[in-house]
Amino acid sequence: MAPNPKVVAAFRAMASLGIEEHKVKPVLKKLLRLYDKNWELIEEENYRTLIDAIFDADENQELEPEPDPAKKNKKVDAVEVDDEAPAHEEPVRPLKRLRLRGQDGQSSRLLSNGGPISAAFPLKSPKPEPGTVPGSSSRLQPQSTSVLSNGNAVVDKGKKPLSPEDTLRGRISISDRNPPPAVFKEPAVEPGTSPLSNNKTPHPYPFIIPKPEPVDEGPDYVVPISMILPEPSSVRDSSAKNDTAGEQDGNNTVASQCRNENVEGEDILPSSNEEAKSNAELASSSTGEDASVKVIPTVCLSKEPEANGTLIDGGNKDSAILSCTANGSISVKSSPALIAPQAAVSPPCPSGPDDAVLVSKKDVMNDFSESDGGKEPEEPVPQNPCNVMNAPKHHHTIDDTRAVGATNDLTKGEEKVKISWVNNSNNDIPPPFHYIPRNLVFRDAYVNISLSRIGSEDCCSTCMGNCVLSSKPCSCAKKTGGDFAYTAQGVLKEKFLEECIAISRDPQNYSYCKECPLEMSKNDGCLEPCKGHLKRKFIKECWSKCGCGKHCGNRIVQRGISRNLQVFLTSDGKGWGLRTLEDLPKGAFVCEFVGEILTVEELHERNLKYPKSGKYTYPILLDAEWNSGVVKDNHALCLYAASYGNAARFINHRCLDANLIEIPVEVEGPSHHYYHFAFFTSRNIAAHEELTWDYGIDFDDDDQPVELFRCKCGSKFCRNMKRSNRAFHHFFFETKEFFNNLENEIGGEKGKTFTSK
Ligand SMILES: C[S@@+](CC[C@H](N)C(=O)[O-])C[C@H]1O[C@@H](n2cnc3c(N)ncnc32)[C@H](O)[C@@H]1O
Repeated sequence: MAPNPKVVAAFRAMASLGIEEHKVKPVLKKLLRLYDKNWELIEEENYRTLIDAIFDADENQELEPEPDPAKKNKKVDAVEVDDEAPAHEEPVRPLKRLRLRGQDGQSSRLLSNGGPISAAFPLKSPKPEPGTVPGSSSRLQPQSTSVLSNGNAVVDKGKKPLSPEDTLRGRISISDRNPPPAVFKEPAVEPGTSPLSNNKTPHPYPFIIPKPEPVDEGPDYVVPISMILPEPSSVRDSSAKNDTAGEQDGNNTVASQCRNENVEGEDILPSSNEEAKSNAELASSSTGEDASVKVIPTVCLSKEPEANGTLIDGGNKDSAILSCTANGSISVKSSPALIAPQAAVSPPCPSGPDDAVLVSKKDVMNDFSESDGGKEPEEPVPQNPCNVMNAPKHHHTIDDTRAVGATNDLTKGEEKVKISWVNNSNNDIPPPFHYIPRNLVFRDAYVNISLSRIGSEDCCSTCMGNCVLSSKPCSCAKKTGGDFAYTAQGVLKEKFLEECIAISRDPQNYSYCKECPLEMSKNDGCLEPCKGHLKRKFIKECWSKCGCGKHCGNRIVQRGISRNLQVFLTSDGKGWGLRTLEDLPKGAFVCEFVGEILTVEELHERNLKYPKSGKYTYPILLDAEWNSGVVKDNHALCLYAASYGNAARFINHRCLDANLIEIPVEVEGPSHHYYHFAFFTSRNIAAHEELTWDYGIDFDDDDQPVELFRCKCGSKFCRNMKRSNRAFHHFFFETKEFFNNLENEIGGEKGKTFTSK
């Protein structure tokens, strides 16, 4: 029989790319079957799909063990995920994160079009049967995703929730789960590098290189208000004297400099009387109210200073006006440049509506303005500050270089330590964003932090000195079972840390709502079951109403970053990352995830209004106590670091065996409605190691809250890799019948080969 000319042409095309026939043949067979012999799909874009599939197969061959002959001829009907690596071979971490769904109900990649945040909780998966692993059964997964007993995720593209029976039987069609290769959005390739890290061949995925994103001209930019006043500047100033200049990294062009001696091993931190006076006390003393920090809801920034207020400094462009409105909110009106959040850090309005407080913008800007010769950031805040890989590149000018290089500290003095950045690969600079050392409250996310709300049972008012050194743990240790979570050396106790790690991996610790309130504001208005909320172990730190000093060893997270960290451009294509420049012991506090505190509704609105913001930044839902009844309303809070954030926004994802773990920490009060999301090391980390945490992403789920990236974490537990493996299995273990059919398609004569000319 004469060879099929289409097959010959395909072989020739592949040969011209240096791909050998024996590699093409099996893949082509699968594709023909998959596409129902629709050659058009295969020939499209110069056989891109075929190339794609060959590379996938290649990749998988490297990873896959020899197929089990027993399985080889196994009939694959609309089925299975059972031929993957058994769950017991790998630990499975349940996936659980705040997820958004695309506004239009399509792919989450379209969150860029404004994914409703409430749809952020597309909670469709029923509670797994006891004993099953909620692996990817996260409420964060927009599609219906269930998990089989082997821990594998099953995604239902339709609206109908999977029944537990369906889930357990794995009755999900492959074609649903693994449709023909879709366009995979990959970030632009770094100059001089191959898109495939270890392969010089063309990347199999058709790249969609994003256009430079236009800066959204929102009419108003709403600036969050700080919920805690900043530390007295004396702290920074004095510690700044401790700067240790010099290179921290042999090849670094920029070094991190500590302003403060490292506190490891100390149970007493430098403190002063001024410091001991808490922020809350400072706030209250200015108002005569009870000792409370009242978070005042709204701060509106108008681009038109003259519109609603008077610029009382006579037009100095470095000034902004904070006007108090009748409802106690603060309206910030500024010169055209954006005011950083600290503008909102102001004493409560002394004399009622329309009083204005002049704030020097110079005092409050913490972005690049200080260092760039007065150049002000574009307004509004860059919408895509998180990921330089996908974001338009910041090819900087000489001015930019000077600006960033001169500063040498991404925190702009907001932390006790400097955090430098370094790029040894190209000329890119870190994305601009507003560095904030503490969470900021946005509009409705009212966080009433009041000392009067802390009962005596929730604090240790009779303590003195350092609680951790006391023979009898104080009442603040109740939350952690009567024992402090921290050692006297200021790291997590091994037992506590191990428990936290185990909890995050145990499906039994997830609670599932049949009708999750977070579903209510979804576009379709459906109340749907959620993907699960992880009940976590909290740490309760001593605070202002406690009798101990600010140096008490049960005050770690509230002191902020003390480690020597650096933002760097990763060499493995993950964009910028965060690393440590010093050895870190297991259980060390690194930083907390800092951002704007938003209600989920606000996040929803934000995404509708500024669709590109947060495209690459995962919002963190504060739901650690979800099932305790504390958070069950539409005002559940989340942290959002797209525009305002700290160093944590640079921490990249690593599947399962990340070296950081997140732990909820209660500082300002007993409310679990709001808490701090703190990162601790889960093992010893050597200097210069990248810091990573598991975002909990389900890479099987295309409907993500942010741009789904192709994971390059390098972990042997990589979930993105597993996806490829599954595709491989589905691809190659097909029916004998099918092979026979294809034998005809490609010529049939055993041993006959086609050669390219
Ligand atoms: C929170 S940001 C982390 C900082 C980011 N790399 C940057 O350059 O700003 C999350 C984004 O980083 C990238 N990223 C994080 N972890 C990654 C991984 N394991 N593999 C590939 N990209 C990753 C993705 O683009 C993701 O959307």
